[in-house]
Amino acid sequence: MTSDLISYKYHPNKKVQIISCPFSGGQARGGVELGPDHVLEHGLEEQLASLDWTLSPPLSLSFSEPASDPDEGKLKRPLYVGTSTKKVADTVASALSAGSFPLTIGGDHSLAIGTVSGVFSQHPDACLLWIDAHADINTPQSTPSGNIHGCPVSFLMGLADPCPPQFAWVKPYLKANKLAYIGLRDVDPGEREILKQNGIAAYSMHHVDKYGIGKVVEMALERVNPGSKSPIHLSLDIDALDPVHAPATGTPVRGGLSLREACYICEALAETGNLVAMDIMECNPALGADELSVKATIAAACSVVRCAMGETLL
Ligand SMILES: NC(=[NH2+])NCCC[C@H](N)C(=O)O
Ligand SMILES: [Mn+2]
Ligand SMILES: [Mn+2]
Repeated sequence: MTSDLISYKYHPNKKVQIISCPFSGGQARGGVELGPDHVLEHGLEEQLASLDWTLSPPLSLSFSEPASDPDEGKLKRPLYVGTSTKKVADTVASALSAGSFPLTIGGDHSLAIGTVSGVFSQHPDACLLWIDAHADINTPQSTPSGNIHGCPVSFLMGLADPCPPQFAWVKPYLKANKLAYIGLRDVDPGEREILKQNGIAAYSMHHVDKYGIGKVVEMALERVNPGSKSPIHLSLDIDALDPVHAPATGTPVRGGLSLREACYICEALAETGNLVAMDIMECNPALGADELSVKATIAAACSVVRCAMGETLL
């Protein structure tokens, strides 16, 4: 492992704050709250240290489910998700203001309501790369499932109208021209409409096949970060990877990114020098068919994180 070639413009001292978020309230499947411990047990801290990052002890947030949390329209567990993601937002913001790179380990992807809010509160000019099989941009009206992990992007953009009261604290920092997706292959009808109407840069697996991953990352960055001026927040849902590489996740979708394509995305973003924060979400160790599939998923998660944090092949 080397890290000589990559420098981090916003984190020249290479301090990283791992933020463990054992949270599963944004969806129905138990086990995703075990993700952070599995990732840490796989040796992620040592791996980052060997890439010359200085680590503070990981912060492990605790989340407690309220006794009463009635649905808000179709949305399930709105209060639990709203208060938990607020806590994440505050933690990510203070890590950044203390000069550390926030690396948030989920937990389900509703947590990104917190991570993105925290990052944009410190870097309002940031752009967001969302690597996922899903667009996670359903509104409270369009959600087919009521699971808030399918909605975070709409809250971050202020598309939820009216905004559910549990998310009144979320500022609509995220503008359509600062968001790009890579890896999409399971987008709900309402989400397609939203992507189209807002002119959001969305690269599906079709585009990855057509242009190759190198060109896709280049096009995505050109759309959201022309001139390479903005800090970049990378939010990576492990289900972006093909289930062959990451089977232990709640909503797997066939036909995904190869491990190398996912690693390439992270390497290319690292190479820009503009990364300010990363999320790695949706590893669910309770869902692998066997221990090997869980191991493969966790190993894949650690691999993509290392690539974003400066690991290079040569
Ligand atoms: N973060 C995720 N894995 N999201 C899956 C979302 C699935 C579906 N689009 C929904 O809104 O329910
Ligand atoms: Mn997903
Ligand atoms: Mn997701």
